[in-house]
Amino acid sequence: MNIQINGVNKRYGDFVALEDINVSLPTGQLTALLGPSGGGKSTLLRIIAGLETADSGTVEIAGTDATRLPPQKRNVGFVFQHYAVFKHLTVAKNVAFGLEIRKRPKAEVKAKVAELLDLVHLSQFAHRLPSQLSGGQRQRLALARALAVEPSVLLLDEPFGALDAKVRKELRDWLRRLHEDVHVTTVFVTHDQEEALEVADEIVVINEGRIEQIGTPDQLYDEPANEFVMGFLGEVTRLGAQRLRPHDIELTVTPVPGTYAGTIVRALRVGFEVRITVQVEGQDEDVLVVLSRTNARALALDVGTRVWLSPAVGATAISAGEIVEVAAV
Ligand SMILES: Nc1ncnc2c1ncn2[C@@H]1O[C@H](COP(=O)(O)OP(=O)(O)OP(=O)(O)O)[C@@H](O)[C@H]1O
Repeated sequence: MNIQINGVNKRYGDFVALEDINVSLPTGQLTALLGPSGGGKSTLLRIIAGLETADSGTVEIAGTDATRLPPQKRNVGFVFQHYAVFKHLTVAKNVAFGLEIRKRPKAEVKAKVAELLDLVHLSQFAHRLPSQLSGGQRQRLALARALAVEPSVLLLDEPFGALDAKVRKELRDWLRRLHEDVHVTTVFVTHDQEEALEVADEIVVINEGRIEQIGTPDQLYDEPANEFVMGFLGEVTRLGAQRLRPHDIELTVTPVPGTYAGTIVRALRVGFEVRITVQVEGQDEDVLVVLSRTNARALALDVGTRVWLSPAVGATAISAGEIVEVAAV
């Protein structure tokens, strides 16, 4: 079911939480609302859910004006960070709950619960209590519960927020695969750019109550609309008058005319990449260059090595406050 948000504004007293928000989310799409804390992501999600009302503007779900509909009439399922599962009910009973209050036939409930537990890989824990599950398993339970009533829209507010990095990564992959299987229109809130880039079909970048950019992960990364989006979606370092991504800097160990000469002051290996800090002559701020390990090893880079830096041709850069593409000289 598609979601259409038109001209939504929301204030809390004098504070503008959302200003003129217009977004169109096609059926079956997995969308991330991404932005810094306090930017208005959760407020927008709550307005879509019907848990909050906009001061002006409209929300359409599946072509119907839902602006004044209560949450239970919107056919949306939601999962919030501090998920509420019933502590005294088993995993299976938690998933069955929404179906039982809708008075679905017993056999249907049983089949549906089995199918959902299989989907979220919790079948072997059906008879456990939520307190006997790990944090990641509880999140998957919360998702199974939300999916049980077959919502046309699934809304997730920082669904993996409270979990450690490894579990978050597993759940991300799992959410992506689940979405490929079930294809329910999904909107999730995150302040983690990596999570958004990895999972979403489309990202809506929200900052200070306004939309900065809407696009696919590639579009936002390769063609950021402005300095804010570029900085928020990845690291940015300064080389001369340009600011660009650390992996978009070419590094040589032999002098090249017209490039920036400097000395390596730090080299840090992080997984498959090497993060190199270079003190460039005539520039106060150090430059960060990211290379693959193979590359760094081939160049025999170490602290004290003399290097020459230049922006890679075709790289996205910020020059005099404008987003530009680095041209060949
Ligand atoms: N009920 C409320 N009353 C007053 N101010 C509110 C209320 N709810 C939210 N706000 C304010 O509106 C702004 C946007 O909040 P919101 O929760 O939408 O941000 P967010 O982008 O989701 O941030 P976070 O990632 O920290 O959850 C914040 O500055 C917040 O303090």
